[in-house]
Amino acid sequence: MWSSGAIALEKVGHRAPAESSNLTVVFVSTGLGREYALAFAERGASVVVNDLGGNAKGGGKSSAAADKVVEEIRAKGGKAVANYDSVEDGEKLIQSALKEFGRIGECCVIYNGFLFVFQDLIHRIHLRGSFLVTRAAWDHMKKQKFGRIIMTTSAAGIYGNFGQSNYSAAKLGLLGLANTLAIEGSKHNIYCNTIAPVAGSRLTETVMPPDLVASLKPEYVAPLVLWLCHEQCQENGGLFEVGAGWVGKLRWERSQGQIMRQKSRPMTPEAVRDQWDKICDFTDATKPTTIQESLQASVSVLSRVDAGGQVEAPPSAAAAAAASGINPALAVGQKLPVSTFNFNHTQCILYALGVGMSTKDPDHLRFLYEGHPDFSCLPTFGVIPSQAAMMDGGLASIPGLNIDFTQVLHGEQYLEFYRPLPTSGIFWARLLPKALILICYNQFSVFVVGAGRFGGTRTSAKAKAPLPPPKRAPDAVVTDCTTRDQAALYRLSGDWNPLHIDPGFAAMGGFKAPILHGLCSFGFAARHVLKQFANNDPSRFKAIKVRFAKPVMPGQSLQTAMWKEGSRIHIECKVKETSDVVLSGAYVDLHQAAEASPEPPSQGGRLQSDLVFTEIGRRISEVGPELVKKVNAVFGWEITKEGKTAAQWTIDLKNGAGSLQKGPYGGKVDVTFTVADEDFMEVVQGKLNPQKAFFSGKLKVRGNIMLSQKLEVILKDYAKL
Ligand SMILES: CCCCCCC[C@@H](O)CC(=O)SCCNC(=O)CCNC(=O)[C@H](O)C(C)(C)COP(=O)(O)OP(=O)(O)OC[C@H]1O[C@@H](n2cnc3c(N)ncnc32)[C@H](O)[C@@H]1OP(=O)(O)O
Repeated sequence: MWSSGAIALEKVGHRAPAESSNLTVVFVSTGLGREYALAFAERGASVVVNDLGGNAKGGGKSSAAADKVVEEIRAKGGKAVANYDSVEDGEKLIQSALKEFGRIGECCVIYNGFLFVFQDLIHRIHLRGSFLVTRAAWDHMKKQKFGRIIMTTSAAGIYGNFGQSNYSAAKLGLLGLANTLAIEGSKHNIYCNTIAPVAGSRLTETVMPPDLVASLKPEYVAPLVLWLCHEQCQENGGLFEVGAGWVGKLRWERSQGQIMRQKSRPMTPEAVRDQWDKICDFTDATKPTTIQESLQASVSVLSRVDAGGQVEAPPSAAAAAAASGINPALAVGQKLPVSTFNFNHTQCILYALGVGMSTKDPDHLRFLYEGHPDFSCLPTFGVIPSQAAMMDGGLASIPGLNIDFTQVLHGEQYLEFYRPLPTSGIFWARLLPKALILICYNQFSVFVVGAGRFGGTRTSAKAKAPLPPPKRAPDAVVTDCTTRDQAALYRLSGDWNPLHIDPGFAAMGGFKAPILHGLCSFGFAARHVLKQFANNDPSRFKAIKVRFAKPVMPGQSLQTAMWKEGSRIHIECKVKETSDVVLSGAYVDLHQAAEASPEPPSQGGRLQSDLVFTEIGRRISEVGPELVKKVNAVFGWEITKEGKTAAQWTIDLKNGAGSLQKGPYGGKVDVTFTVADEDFMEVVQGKLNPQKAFFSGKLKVRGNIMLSQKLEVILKDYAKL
């Protein structure tokens, strides 16, 4: 009779013996293997008891060990057969199971399937034997859509042990084999785990004192194996130490590490030596669990080094919080480091091209040509600085957040403006507090497909909800084509995620080809609304929300349906070729035309108050009379002693037009030129000829008259002058 110990596991799902058609192949020694064989047979499994009957040194061969266990099982009414083949003949082992218990597909594996437990056999064939037997069983498992594999490694393999080099190598090799089997098997419901047991057995009795061997009983290991083989157990790819009635799980840990290479400088051994403490510092260590997570660190280093930017390892959230004055306790609530984002008209134009703007459409020129009288930045460019903050070390630096980046999909996006975007400037981006939000506010939600199972609330009350469109025909529908290279172009705005360009990476994420950035389709839909309902006036844009419902492939056509409900424009965007809804629950909130531009942009753009020019004049007069003379000569200004320009400026804030009332040639002109600070100073100091500056593109002029008359100066960052 079986002991009542069997009941517990039956309760958690093992089938009762009469219903069971498990097939268990057990490589048996008199220790652990016997224990497994008895335990599984007790629960109705059909057991192949395999043992070459070798001794601890791998010598000898006898059928006695296997026969004894088979007898024991049969005496208690269980099903077992002995097998004496080497594991190198894995196929024979499977065949003996088939012969004894019938055709696997029909009688053995219909409900539960296979179970393999590898136990010590002969050291030199640990690895190969495990591989061969698994390979022989693999297709049967796949057919049955069920399989559980347990590899047995050893502390000697995990940690090393004096005098056991060959054994250690074979044993840790098993872990590598198990890790890959776990990945390959998972979609077929074949799970593979590894255990490192400490138990008294025929093999350990020669190296452990007898009383220790006696107390480390095999029955303290078998329950773990039974649970890992259970149909309800979802553990896959795990490594466990087990013994003396205790079970613990092991995992890899990786230090934050240190980047020692800079774009223009080679990496040297001296740099490695000097940073050794940082390399080995496990503060805020991460715990990568997949090869993608491992690779992601290198990919992010490459982009950071190539960008010529920061070469330190990303600061931990806590460190960054401390450095930025945020209470480190809040960092536990996943505050991101502060990040700065510098941009000018180049980024604005690149972004506009990335979201499908084209010179084919005359309306688009104001977003594509910095010399256009109404040159503006598309409002949805507002996502770029905060996305850069998230991508560039932001997400990766959150302690304890391990993400497989092949599985990251953008879920939703909300963007709200506090003032219109300038066409150049510096953004400081970080998560809340709200008081810091001066220009715009972004809310991202990201899906990590297949991560799940961490419980907790499914959403946050702070998340802006998607809103369904009204149930009536749309007021407008715009169809627009993305190009085959849309993602290749869009990524230049800063989302370097390989998912959008690298076929191999996309395949790891389960896609047939690289997919379009969610924020690219978002940009398409937003500008459809901008044109249709806001006359392409970016200052009318108040907020936008979208949910990314399905991926878009570059080259597909987007069809944006729009419903106007007061100042809210509901949007639904479909892929024309498939009719799949790709943006759902989306809407744009617009300012009424009259309430647009509540205040002018503080820097850049074309709205500059005459204060700016007075300030420039003051600074120039501070430098000295020589400079004043040169400026007056070059620009036709008359800088007074007080630093005021004699030219009279009027600025029409409402229409955004600056005009010179009285210039050296008199009369009213309406021109703009833009020049970077340093180039401006070169011009006024006579070092740079304005004509040359003009033709080299350093000085950009709007208008069509002589340079000396063009005197609305827009400085990139006049505060620095
Ligand atoms: C880090 C910086 C910024 C982040 C940028 C990220 C980096 C970028 O480079 C990555 C990208 O741009 S990826 C491209 C854009 N995104 C996509 O293509 C995703 C498209 N969406 C999908 O495939 C599915 O909706 C999918 C797979 C997301 C979900 O589909 P299903 O699993 O089938 O879900 P379903 O059964 O329909 O619903 C389950 C619950 O989830 C809610 N839900 C569905 N889609 C959602 C979405 N997009 N966002 C938020 N919630 C969503 C459903 O409402 C449902 O919830 P509940 O059960 O509570 O009702």
